[in-house]
Amino acid sequence: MKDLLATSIKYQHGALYVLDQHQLPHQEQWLPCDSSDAMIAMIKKLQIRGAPLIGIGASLLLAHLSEQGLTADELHTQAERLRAARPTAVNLMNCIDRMLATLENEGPAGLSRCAEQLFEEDVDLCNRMAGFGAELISDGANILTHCNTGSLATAGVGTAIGVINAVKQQGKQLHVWVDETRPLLQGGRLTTWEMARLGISHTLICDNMAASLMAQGKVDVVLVGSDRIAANGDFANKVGTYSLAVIAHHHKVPFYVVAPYTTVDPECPDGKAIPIEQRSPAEVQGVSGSFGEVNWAPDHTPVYNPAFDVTPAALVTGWILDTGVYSPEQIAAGVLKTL
Ligand SMILES: CSC[C@H]1O[C@H](OP(=O)(O)O)[C@H](O)[C@@H]1O
Repeated sequence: MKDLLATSIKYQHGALYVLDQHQLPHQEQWLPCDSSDAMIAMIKKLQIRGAPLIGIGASLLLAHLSEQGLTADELHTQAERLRAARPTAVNLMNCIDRMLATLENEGPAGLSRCAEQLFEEDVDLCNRMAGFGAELISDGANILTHCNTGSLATAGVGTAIGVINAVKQQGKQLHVWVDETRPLLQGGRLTTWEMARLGISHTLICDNMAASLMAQGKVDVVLVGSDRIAANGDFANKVGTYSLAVIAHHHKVPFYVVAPYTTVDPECPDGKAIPIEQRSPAEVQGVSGSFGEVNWAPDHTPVYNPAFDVTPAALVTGWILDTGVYSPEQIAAGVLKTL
């Protein structure tokens, strides 16, 4: 497989490396990844994260194993294990299914090219979403975003953050309100890191501050990513997205979801059918990262920790995909089944 270099993953001189996002922003540490066990552990610990990126990471690892000489049966077994690493982001299943189809049709020798295509396709998809989305954003816009959806979640510039970067590239003035995104602080740790690298004006807020910002008229538009979009336009995204959508609807703030077609699941009829990952209580009882670990809740405090929630299509102003921007009417007419 040829060298493939991105912000948060790289395949170089025949070896795969993952930028450890658990250590960001204070430490930039590349981790070698040469086995399914290692990739699965990294995905579960969100050392590699983001719907598109986990699909690409798993595919690159599988291609690497094919170049290590695993048999078709051995590769099939590892593919199924990788496919089950996290349940919500459908990009993981879509990517692995494309790799499995290639394995079936071309044997192990076809996997490297398929993984390269998935990587390069995602870079292109990000650019397309960015172009369509930036056209919607006016000069001087105050944008609010949730979680992290940039080059730490994709092989390219990102989904919602890709749009934000394109707005800046077009020379428009903008400011970004960054939800810290409890419990794992993807916004506070990762989006702030990306905004600084991109030179984009931003302000970090706690998630519970978004409502009063909108009440003050300080948010012009909300842009979020997604982990799975159902056929009716309902979508799963980082927990806290649904409450943002409700608040935006109440305050008549436009609310857009930005995602590539690899995040669309036409076999999933609606949001109720999207599997939601439940995560460890420790993530809510305290916090951990490159700064160490602290627990503020009493030991054994019961916790509810869904990694995602579902936003109904009725609360969405538009779906910014790599093929264009879709209205609620187009979504209701079933366009997602035709992509
Ligand atoms: C473009 S990434 C989409 C999605 O992935 C993130 O989840 P996680 O950090 O748990 O991997 C978040 O929901 C992003 O919006």
